[in-house]
Amino acid sequence: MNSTPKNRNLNSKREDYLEWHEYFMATAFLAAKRSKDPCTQVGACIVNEDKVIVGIGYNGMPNGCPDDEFSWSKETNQGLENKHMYVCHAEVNAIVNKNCTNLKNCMLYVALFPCNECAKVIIQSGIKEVFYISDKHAHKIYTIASKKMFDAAGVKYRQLIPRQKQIVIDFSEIDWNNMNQMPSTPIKSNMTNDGDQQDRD
Ligand SMILES: Nc1ccn([C@H]2C[C@H](O)[C@@H](COP(=O)(O)O)O2)c(=O)n1
Ligand SMILES: [Zn+2]
Repeated sequence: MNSTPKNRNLNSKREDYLEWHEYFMATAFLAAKRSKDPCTQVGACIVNEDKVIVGIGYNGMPNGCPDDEFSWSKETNQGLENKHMYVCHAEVNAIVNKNCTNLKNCMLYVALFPCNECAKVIIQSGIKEVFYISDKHAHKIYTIASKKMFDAAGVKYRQLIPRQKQIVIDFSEIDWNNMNQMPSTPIKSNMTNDGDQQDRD
C-alpha cells in the first residue's frame, strides 16, 4: 500500500490511494484512538451525500464527567461503578458533534454494529445507511433490536470488508529525506489540554 519514493512512478497517477469507503472507515478508526476505554475503542464518522465528513466521534465519558474519575470497569455489577452507565457511544458523539444543520441521507461509518440505543438516535437523525466492520455482538438481543428498528425505518446497513487489514500513517512520508535522518524526537503538540472531544478549551 505505501510506496517509498524510490519505487514510486512519479509520472503517472497513483493507483494505491484509499477508496472512499476505506478513507471514511479509516477516519472512524483514527477517531477511536482518542478513546480512553481500556477494553474497546470505537470511532464513528458521518458523511453527507457529497462525500463530505460532517461528524466524528468516539466512545467517551459525557461532558463534565472527568474520564479519570468515572469508572472504566465493567467487571462489577455494581451499577455506579460500571462504565456502561456513563459512556457515550461513538455513534451518538458523532451525531451530536455534527457540523451541519441535519444529517438527512447521510452515511455512518463505525467499527462495530450499533447498539439499540444508538440505533434509535441514528434513525431519528435521518442517517440512511450504516457501514460497519464487525458484527461480533450479532447474537445479542440489543443487536437484534437494532436491526429490527433499522429494517422498519428503512436504514440500510452493510458490512465493509477492507482490502487490507492495516493502513499505516507514517509522519515521515511527507519529508522522507529529512525526517528519516532525524533522531526520533517526540512529536510536540501545541494542544495543552488533553480533554475529551467536548472540551474545546
Ligand atoms: N457500536 C458501538 C459499540 C460499543 N461502543 C462502546 C461502548 C463501550 O465504551 C465500548 C464497549 O465496551 P466493552 O463492552 O467491549 O468493554 O465500546 C460504541 O461506542 N459503539
Ligand atoms: Zn451504542
